[in-house]
Amino acid sequence: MFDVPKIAPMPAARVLIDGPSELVFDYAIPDGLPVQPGCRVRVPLRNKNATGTVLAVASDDATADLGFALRPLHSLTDPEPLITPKLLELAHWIANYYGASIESVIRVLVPEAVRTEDNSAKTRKAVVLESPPDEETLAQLAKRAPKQHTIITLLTHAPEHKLPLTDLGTAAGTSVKSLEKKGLVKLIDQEVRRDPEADGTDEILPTTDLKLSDEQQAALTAILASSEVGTTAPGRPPAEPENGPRISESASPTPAKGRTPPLPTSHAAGTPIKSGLATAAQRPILLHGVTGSGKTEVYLQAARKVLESGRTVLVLVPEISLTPQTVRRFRARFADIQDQVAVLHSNLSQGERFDEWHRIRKGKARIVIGARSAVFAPLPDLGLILVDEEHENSYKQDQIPRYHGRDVAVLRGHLEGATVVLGTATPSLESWQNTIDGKYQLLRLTQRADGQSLPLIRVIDMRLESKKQKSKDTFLSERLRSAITDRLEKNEQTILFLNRRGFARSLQCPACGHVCQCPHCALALTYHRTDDRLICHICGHQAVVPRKCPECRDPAIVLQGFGTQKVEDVFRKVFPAARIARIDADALRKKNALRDLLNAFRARKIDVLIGTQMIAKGLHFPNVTLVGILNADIGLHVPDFRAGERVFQLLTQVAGRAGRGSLEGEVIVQTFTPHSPSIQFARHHDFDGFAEQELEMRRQFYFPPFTRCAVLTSRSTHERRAEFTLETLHRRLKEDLPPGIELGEPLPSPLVKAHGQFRFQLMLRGPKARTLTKHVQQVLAKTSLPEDVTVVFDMDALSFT
Ligand SMILES: Nc1ncnc2c1ncn2[C@@H]1O[C@H](COP(=O)(O)OP(=O)(O)OP(=O)(O)O)[C@@H](O)[C@H]1O
Ligand SMILES: [Zn+2]
Repeated sequence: MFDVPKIAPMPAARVLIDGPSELVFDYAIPDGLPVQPGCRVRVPLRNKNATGTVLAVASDDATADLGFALRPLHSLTDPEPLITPKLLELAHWIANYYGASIESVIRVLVPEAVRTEDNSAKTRKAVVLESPPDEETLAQLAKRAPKQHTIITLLTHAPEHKLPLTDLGTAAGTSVKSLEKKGLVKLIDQEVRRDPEADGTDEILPTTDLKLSDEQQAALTAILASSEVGTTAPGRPPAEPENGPRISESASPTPAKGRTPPLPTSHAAGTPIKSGLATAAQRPILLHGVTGSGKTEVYLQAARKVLESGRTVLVLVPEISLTPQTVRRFRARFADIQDQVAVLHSNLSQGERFDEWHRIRKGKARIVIGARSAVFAPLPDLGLILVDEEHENSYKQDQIPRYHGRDVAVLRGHLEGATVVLGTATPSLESWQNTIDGKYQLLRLTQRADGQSLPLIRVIDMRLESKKQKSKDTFLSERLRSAITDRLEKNEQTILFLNRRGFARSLQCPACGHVCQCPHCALALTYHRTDDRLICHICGHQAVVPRKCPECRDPAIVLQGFGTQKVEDVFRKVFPAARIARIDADALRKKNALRDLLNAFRARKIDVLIGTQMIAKGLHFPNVTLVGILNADIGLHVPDFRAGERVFQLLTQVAGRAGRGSLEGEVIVQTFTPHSPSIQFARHHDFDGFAEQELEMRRQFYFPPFTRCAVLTSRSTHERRAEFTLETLHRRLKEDLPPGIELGEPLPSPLVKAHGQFRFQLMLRGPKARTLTKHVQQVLAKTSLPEDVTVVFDMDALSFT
């Protein structure tokens, strides 16, 4: 036995070092320094200094038997923890649940702008024109240093001949230096108030509370009753959402990597979460309100009440740029406290982000509106979290950490004692099943707020239409054509919706609508051009491509698909006098293009708006009386068990854009499969009916919400290596597979090659997310991957491409 040297015990901190390499080290805490989990610290690292975040703190006796002395950390960069204990606990939970490193989670939790010390300066570099150069110098610059010439030109036209350095582009630094040497410009530190909204948002007229309908009032009362509980009974038993995050196990910090020995840590947040039955008032709330039922009005009034009670409010929207109207309505309603409203969006500069973040943390901004990552906004005294359009896929982050914003919101609400309201006209089946199981409380708005009825939905059978028009790729039925003509005559507006989900193609017969499906999985088979085969992306079942339709023997069985551009061209020919505009990703490259287009549409300068998924969201145009859905089928036959759910959601949401004013709305749905349940239930505005039959299918085929589902993907520019890696992982996952887990076969992804990389994937299913994640993490930890292969694990995957 060795003699362990005696060392005076000292409290220690486990520190995650800033930077790309995820280093975690333990440091001793110097006497009296108030270091807590979540604090930012300066530490010695080899011969240098570094900054980092304290993940956990251990008491003196924890270091007593280490056998060596830890280096002490230097100092605190901030007197208070930047991350509250609750948020740190949330971070650990996310890391464990989604199988991500704690560093990757901290990175989204505390944005880079906040971690970088430079941004803390309330000044920023600005460039001023010192002496305007003479003609000759200018001409020389133009020839020899075009960049410098541009800068001079910009400054000449700028107010006070001054511009922030950042406005000159990222590479401007050296050019400015040369100009400074020549004595032409000067760099100064400029005091600035960075107001992210300062640039050109339209004027917003303040609004006041509307008188609520009985249903709205009942919903508001229930929400407020729930948040009341939050304020008076902090120690209440927690809710336990499932099929969202399961929060019965306490989050434990991930072990430190590298040379650090295990260190017993006091748990970040103190109290471990225990499971317990929730009472009605504490459960997350699902607000199911039909389109136009006035959910937003309920959010607004609930938010006001919670703010008045002294607590803060977080509003999550699927995507800021696609939900401009929701944001506008919040701004308008809270116009009196405009300086307490923070809108977080991806266009914020680093400096703006830094300012907003600290405004929020200090309690100056008390209502925060933002997309997914705003779920981490450091609001103190959080009272209410509103998740608008909770069914939207964009809440799932498609990069590490692959968290779901809605599920994290539910967990955060639980940790902070805040009421969580998930609002939607088309609940995700996960949330819906939670209301059936009594885990979420269900509130309903069944009527449109303006007293209008839901629009009439007509389904057009395109099989008959293509016979009538003797064309295989027709996408304008006679019915839709005459309806549009009618609207043009009456000076009413039309939205045409093109469903373009899924590049993966299914085989569909234009004569009978038959779609080739997997006999084992109830999913459309995907056509693989490379080997001319149909493949099931769940079980691997393969079939030859039929030369005739297996159903009706028609040889015309074809691959479907057409784009918005082509549709626009055709419509311009058919309706030469109409003012037509197109909204899709291509058309929106330019900054503010979406806003300008929507404004023009609102001002009735556009008759027909053609678009993709984008126009399905939250838009409200009173003069739109016709909505056409050109190809309701396409999303239906992608290799994804949620395909039917997505189509139902899309049809319902798109249809919801019609007839929102005093005029009645009509919806025309063109489809090759008019009898598919998604289309029929959407047509009858029957969410309950849809959910019932869809849940039955999910139960039968063992899909979420009755199981957890994860996808493991390997990618490489080298096809064989990607495939081989996944096969190896598959083999290892199969060895001592925990009971209850179903391991799918390794297969080429539906999107076989993307960004030059070949992709292979396998699906895992099981009753518990944690068990799944842990098993995969363990296998990954002991498998050394080839350098040119990337492996991605996606828990609760929403995308199977
Ligand atoms: N109590 C009310 N009295 C009168 N009008 C109302 C009331 N509540 C809402 N409205 C109006 O009804 C319209 C639809 O409401 P809102 O947009 O809030 O519905 P929503 O449920 O959020 O719709 P969607 O989910 O389709 O976006 C809006 O113009 C809103 O101003
Ligand atoms: Zn199958």
